[in-house]
Amino acid sequence: MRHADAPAPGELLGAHYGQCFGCGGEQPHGLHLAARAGEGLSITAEFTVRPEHQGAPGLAHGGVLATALDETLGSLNWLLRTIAVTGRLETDFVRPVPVGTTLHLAAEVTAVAGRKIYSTATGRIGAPDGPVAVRADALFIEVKVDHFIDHGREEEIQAAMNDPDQIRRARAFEVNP
Ligand SMILES: CCCCCCCCCC(=O)SCCNC(=O)CCNC(=O)[C@H](O)C(C)(C)COP(=O)(O)OP(=O)(O)OC[C@H]1O[C@@H](n2cnc3c(N)ncnc32)[C@H](O)[C@@H]1OP(=O)(O)O
Repeated sequence: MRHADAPAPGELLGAHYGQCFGCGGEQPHGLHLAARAGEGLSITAEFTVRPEHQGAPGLAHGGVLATALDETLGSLNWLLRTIAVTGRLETDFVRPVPVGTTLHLAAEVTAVAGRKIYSTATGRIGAPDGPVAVRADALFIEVKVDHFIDHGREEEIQAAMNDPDQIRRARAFEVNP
């Protein structure tokens, strides 16, 4: 079920953590992916492939495209208000994606069973109804916030906890992979 406190349909979610490679504004080489809440348990997102995202000359690296899918699928956590991490991410690369392309992503939750959240996503070239370039099916596993405290590096955890911006500090730990 969509959580009662989930962001409204159409609302931009913003970065959950400034240093996130997927969405963080403070990561110069990151994807700067922008996700927006959709209806029900769905999310849309966009990211533009830049030269620093290349694998082959002029083409996006497959791992970068998988990151875009992972980030979009992870953003579904905001709608469930559940802390969850990627356990499994199965990706189909259907078309090459040239540098300069804006990838339009759409993701939705397909099932929830206990701690397991199943979801699916597509990435389309140039427009929300453009040709499909990538697809993914994912399994996210719900975890406690302790997951990040126990496994994260002290330096970054302390920096996030000491962030003078109260909203950023809360977002980094509220619903965060
Ligand atoms: C909202 C903010 C926006 C967020 C966007 C960011 C998106 C980016 C998200 C990420 O990339 S997160 C980073 C990448 N992922 C990780 O680092 C996770 C590393 N893995 C782990 O920490 C643990 O393996 C994990 C917490 C996922 C599971 O360990 P647990 O010991 O808590 O669970 P357990 O092994 O007991 O498994 C729980 C259930 O999940 C199932 N499961 C776990 N991993 C699985 C797997 N890989 N494949 C299939 N099933 C899996 C497992 O079989 C079991 O099913 P049952 O309940 O039916 O028995």
